[in-house]
Amino acid sequence: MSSTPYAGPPPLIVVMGVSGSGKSTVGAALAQRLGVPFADADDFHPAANIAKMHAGHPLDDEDRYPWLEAIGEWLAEYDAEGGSMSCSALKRIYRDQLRRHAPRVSFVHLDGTHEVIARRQASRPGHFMPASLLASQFATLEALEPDEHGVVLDVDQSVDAIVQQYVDLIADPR
Ligand SMILES: Nc1ncnc2c1ncn2[C@@H]1O[C@H](COP(=O)(O)OP(=O)(O)OP(=O)(O)O)[C@@H](O)[C@H]1O
Ligand SMILES: O=C(O)[C@H](O)[C@@H](O)[C@H](O)[C@H](O)CO
Repeated sequence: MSSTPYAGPPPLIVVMGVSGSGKSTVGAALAQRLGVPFADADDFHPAANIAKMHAGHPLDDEDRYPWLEAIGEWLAEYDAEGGSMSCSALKRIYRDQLRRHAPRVSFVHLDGTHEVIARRQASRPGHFMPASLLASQFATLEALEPDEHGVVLDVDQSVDAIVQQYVDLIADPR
């Protein structure tokens, strides 16, 4: 199992989805399996964004714009080397913004029901994101469109199974 599980250039992925869908957990696990660097978009938020969410207010497009620019710059920096970034990327325009920096980026949407994700959020007390914002995350979410490069994976399975499903998909893209 020492060889890389892909042919061609190292994958450059954004693991996307609503808060609590497992982006940080799966993004890091995928980075390890693919042998590429990992970064968490939560670490790119200006302090004002964190404070706003912590106070129970959803971010708007204006709040997200500079944050997405910073994430796009990271993707551009790791374009050749490959990388795994966990970032909500909820709207098509946000993904378009990231693609302007790194056109080959591929999205891995961690998809799940409100029920499953709310349960997971409830079991990680102390996170800055209040569970009350989950409804707004779902309301903002726009699914990947057919012309967008990416895959959708069901979160209601183990992290290992999600990683394996992704590796199988890139080995045998349909
Ligand atoms: N496939 C899984 N099975 C069981 N638990 C999981 C799975 N994926 C993630 N978790 C757990 O669910 C919780 C949320 O995961 P995580 O923090 O990775 O989500 P996130 O999408 O990065 O959230 P946020 O965007 O709010 O930071 C964590 O407690 C994590 O350990
Ligand atoms: O676009 C957004 O609203 C943000 O990315 C949020 O989703 C949080 O940063 C993150 O997911 C932490 O819970």
